[in-house]
Amino acid sequence: MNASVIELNEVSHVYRGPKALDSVDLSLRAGQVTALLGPNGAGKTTLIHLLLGLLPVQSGRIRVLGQSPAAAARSGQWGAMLQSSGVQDTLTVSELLQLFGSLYVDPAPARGLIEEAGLGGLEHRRFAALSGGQKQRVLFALALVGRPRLLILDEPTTGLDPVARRGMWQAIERRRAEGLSILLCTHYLDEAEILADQVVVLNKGRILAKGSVDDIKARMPNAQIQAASSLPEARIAALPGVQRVESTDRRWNVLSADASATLRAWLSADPGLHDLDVRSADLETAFINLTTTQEMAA
Ligand SMILES: Nc1ncnc2c1ncn2[C@@H]1O[C@H](COP(=O)(O)OP(=O)(O)OP(=O)(O)O)[C@@H](O)[C@H]1O
Repeated sequence: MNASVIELNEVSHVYRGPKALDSVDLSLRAGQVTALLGPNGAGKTTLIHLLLGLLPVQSGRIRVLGQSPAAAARSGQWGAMLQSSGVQDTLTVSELLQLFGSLYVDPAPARGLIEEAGLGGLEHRRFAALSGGQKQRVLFALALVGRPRLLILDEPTTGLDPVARRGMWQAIERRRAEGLSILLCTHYLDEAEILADQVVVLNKGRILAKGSVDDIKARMPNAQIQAASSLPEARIAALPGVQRVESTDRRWNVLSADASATLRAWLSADPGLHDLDVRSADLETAFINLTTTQEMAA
């Protein structure tokens, strides 16, 4: 059950100039949702294209479902929803499902997929005449036609309205509950926080952090403290646990790895501290802190 469905060892990739991927080691466990997060240009698409055999492996080793990417692609055991679809857009939703289904020995029934992807009533609409969000849902259904063991989703909810987005999340959760392994590439941190068993943060071709959402948060500031204080920035930055200080309109915004220690020291240095607000840092805050800290160190 916990076997790896994807293994990368020391994988690097260069187009021109700096490495798009730099010594990436990664293991994705079966039956889990792994979220791949990273800012623009982090290397997420490059990594996905390597997994799917769309780019040649230049250095390092990649196994997808225990095989080379090319062999895994031939076996038809994964389904992928990519950002650029390349589907024949003069065909209707039903025709596309039929066409993709014809590539597999035992395709999933189109009716169930239409229902799962919320495409009821659109079966006879040409792909070109669908809205952006409806197209996304068709691509999701097409990725599932071959009853894949591994599903790769590249920004699946981009362009979806909030209701459709929640529908997609539910579909992903149902599929995971059935044992499907899912690699979810997303810019939406709330999506990773809700869906992912494992989170991998990529930046400038390198893995910055990996672990459960809780692991990532535990390594990151545990609290965001806002308060009005007469202390100068340098004094606040030097308080115990403080990782980052920003000034907002009237208050300081502080990320801390140890909120109690920060607050005790801050109050004793400035008994006049007021307008206090302490909240736990969410994944988005942790992520911004991680990626910008690395940029500052670079
Ligand atoms: N075909 C290409 N030729 C040259 N450089 C490329 C090519 N594709 C990607 N790159 C570069 O490789 C790096 C990683 O790009 P990649 O598309 O993998 O990032 P990404 O994380 O998917 O970004 P985004 O979130 O914007 O889609 C970037 O610096 C990008 O400019």
